[in-house]
Amino acid sequence: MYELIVQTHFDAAHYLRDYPGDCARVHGHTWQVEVTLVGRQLDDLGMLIDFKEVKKAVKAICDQLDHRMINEHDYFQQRNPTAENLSFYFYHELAGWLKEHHPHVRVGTVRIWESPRASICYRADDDISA
Ligand SMILES: Nc1nc2c(c(=O)[nH]1)N=C([C@H](O)[C@H](O)COP(=O)(O)OP(=O)(O)OP(=O)(O)O)CN2
Ligand SMILES: [Zn+2]
Repeated sequence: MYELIVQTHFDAAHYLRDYPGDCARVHGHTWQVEVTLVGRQLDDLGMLIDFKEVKKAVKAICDQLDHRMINEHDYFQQRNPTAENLSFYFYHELAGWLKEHHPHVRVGTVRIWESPRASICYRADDDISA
C-alpha cells in the first residue's frame, strides 16, 4: 500500500455560530491542510498519482475558501466552519475527484490545522480498525 501526502494552506476568515466565547466573533486563521491518498496500483511512470495533479486538485478546493469568509460558502452556510467540518468537506470533494479521475486511489485522511497546536484529522469510519 502506498501513502501519498501533500500539504498546503489557505488564509480565510470565519466565525462559529452559537459558540459561547470569542470564536463567535469574526476572526482569521491560516489553515494548514494535509491530505493523504492511498492505493496499491502504480501507473507506468511508477507513480500512485503525480504530486502535481494532487496539489492542483487540493488547491482548487482551497481557492474556493482562500481570502474569503468561509461562513458565506454554500457548504458552510448551514454548517459551522470548524476544522471538523472543513476536513469532512475536503475529504468528500477529493473523494469525488478521485472517483472520476483516479478510481484506483482513495482518500486516506484529511488533517486540518487551525493553528500549529490544534488540528483535526478526518478518515472514513470503515478505515477505523478498532
Ligand atoms: N474541536 C474544535 N474546537 C474548536 C474549533 C474547531 O474548529 N474545532 N475552532 C475554534 C475556533 O476557530 C478558534 O478560533 C480556535 O481556537 P483555539 O485553538 O483556541 O485558537 P487560539 O488561536 O485562540 O489558540 P490559543 O492557543 O489560545 O492561542 C475553537 N475550538
Ligand atoms: Zn477560528
